[in-house]
Amino acid sequence: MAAMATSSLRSIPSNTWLHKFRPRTSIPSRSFTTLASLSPIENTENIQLNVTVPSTSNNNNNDKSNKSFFPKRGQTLELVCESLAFKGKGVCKVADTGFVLMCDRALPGERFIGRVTRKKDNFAEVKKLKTITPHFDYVEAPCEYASHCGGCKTQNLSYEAQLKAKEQQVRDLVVHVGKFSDHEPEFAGAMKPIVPCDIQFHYRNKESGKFHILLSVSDAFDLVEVMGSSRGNSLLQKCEMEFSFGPKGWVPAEQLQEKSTEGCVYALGLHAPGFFDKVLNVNKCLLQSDPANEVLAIVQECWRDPELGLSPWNVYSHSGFLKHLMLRTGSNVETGLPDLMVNFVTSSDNPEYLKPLVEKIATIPEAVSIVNNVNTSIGNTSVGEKEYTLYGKSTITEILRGLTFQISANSFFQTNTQQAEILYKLIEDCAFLKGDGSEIVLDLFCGTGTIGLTLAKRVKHVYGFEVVAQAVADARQNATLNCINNATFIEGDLNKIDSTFASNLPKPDIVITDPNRPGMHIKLIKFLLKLRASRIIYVSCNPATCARDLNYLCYGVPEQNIEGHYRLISLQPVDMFPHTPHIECVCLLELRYLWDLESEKNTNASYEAAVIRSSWTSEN
Ligand SMILES: C[S@@+](CC[C@H](N)C(=O)[O-])C[C@H]1O[C@@H](n2cnc3c(N)ncnc32)[C@H](O)[C@@H]1O
Repeated sequence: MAAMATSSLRSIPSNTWLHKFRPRTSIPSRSFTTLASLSPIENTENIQLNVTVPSTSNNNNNDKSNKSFFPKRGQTLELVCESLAFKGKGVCKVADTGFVLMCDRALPGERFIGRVTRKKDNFAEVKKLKTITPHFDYVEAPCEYASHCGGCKTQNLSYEAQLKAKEQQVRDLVVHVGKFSDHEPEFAGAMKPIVPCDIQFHYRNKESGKFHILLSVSDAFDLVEVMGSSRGNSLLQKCEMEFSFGPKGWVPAEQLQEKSTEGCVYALGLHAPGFFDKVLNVNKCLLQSDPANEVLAIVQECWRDPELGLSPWNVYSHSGFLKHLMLRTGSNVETGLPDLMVNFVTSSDNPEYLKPLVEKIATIPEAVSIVNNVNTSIGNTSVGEKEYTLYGKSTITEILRGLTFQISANSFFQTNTQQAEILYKLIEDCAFLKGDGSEIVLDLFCGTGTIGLTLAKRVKHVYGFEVVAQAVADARQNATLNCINNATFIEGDLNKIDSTFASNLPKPDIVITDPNRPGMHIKLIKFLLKLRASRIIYVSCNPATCARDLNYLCYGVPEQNIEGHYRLISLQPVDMFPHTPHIECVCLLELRYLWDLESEKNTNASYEAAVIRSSWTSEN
């Protein structure tokens, strides 16, 4: 793949949904009440004495004496959450002005007291201080970290309510970012109900944690999950949580009052959202497999032992040895039982320091691979420049749609294998293969080749593109492992393509594109619009960038005089990650030209057929 000068990826505004709620400053506010002073309150017990109660769409504040209400930074407010926005933040609105307040961990229907932490022109961010009355669909969270860890932000929301919220978020994004009209029957037909996840805990096959130094106790910031993210290297991103590193640990405010944190010097666990240096120590995660939790427990039990001489990475001083612990669960090909890979990411090349930990972990029968990635950079990347196999194999296997896949520590693999079966079935349905072995498939962002290989036996040839060299090597190995010889995997950066990209390949009939969160680079969009493959299947773990790219593919890029050529036939959200804000989508786009021909022949037959074949039914 030829390299071109890179231009940065286009970004979408972080608050694209906001125009729906843009404040109408000219309209005077009907009502709000200032109950007391606006000074920040540190003691949450005294909150009632100091709150402002703006009139929100859901409360009945009938005081008509006040002017338009726009909160100030530091102000303490009583609010009612209306809905969940993308990324899981609760949305509260001031009724008359439409001014939006976003609050992490506020759930629909919840009445709470929050403090304004950030104020922008048309919205403010609020930190929840105290719940007054819980939300409509409250359930007890089974996880002890649920109220602090940012990973499972919605454990307190019933699963049905989580699904409803996610479905609505996708619809809103496709309408507001993608500019599809929800009044058009065509769009209404394309939007599918979300596919639920039958297993709502222990579904993750990969978790990662961080080693952190807990230096001081900070004030109460919500947490974001570091587990599940292999990243640092954004090219590897999938639907895993983003995380950062820091030497500053974090203890929730309530625990600060309850118990002394003395002696809790180091932390291995979860990061505070937006803070790379605050970490919540975690001993168990309900999203990962039992063997993975056993490993976590073993590591937690002994890694602080001074005799081992292990130290956590300090992002400020760039010192310390242990950076990440990554746990990935696959399936044993013979028994189908869990196979576990344990990956220690360290800052220096001293694998012998890990020997005592390795000996203990190796006692767990499922731990079939223990590796050490050495990453000497000062950044947070978990991909090593060097990799050592400390015990067992260097890869684990996973079984997906009847094929066996070999996965190395640094290759992307679907995090929830059970749900990936369903996702891949949907992709296969959208591909609508003729089955005569005549079609060419282009598998962009192919990772270890999984999607392309599951289709390979029914097509003429699969061409996969992927930037991570190890993933490409795994993809080739996976083709061999499954006796597939009509798949070619090519290493290259799809953000840096030029006009020669893929020019030596036959024209594909079907393009599958499965980018990571930033979506597709404009160069790739332009390539696809020029290529005009009959069908594009867009698999996305970020509905916001997906909506943007769908807009380009369907309506073009007017500012660059580029026409769109596709029609959105179906958009199927899939819940791969219950309790987290993540949403996966499978979108089917058909070349408009083909559509029009079909329409002429048989009015809406093509459309209806496509909609039927791509929609999820329980028989699937
Ligand atoms: C969401 S994963 C999809 C992987 C694969 N399709 C699957 O289902 O297992 C995205 C993949 O894109 C790769 N990737 C990210 N940025 C890339 C780029 N600029 N060029 C090529 N591949 C990239 C990542 O390494 C990762 O394997």
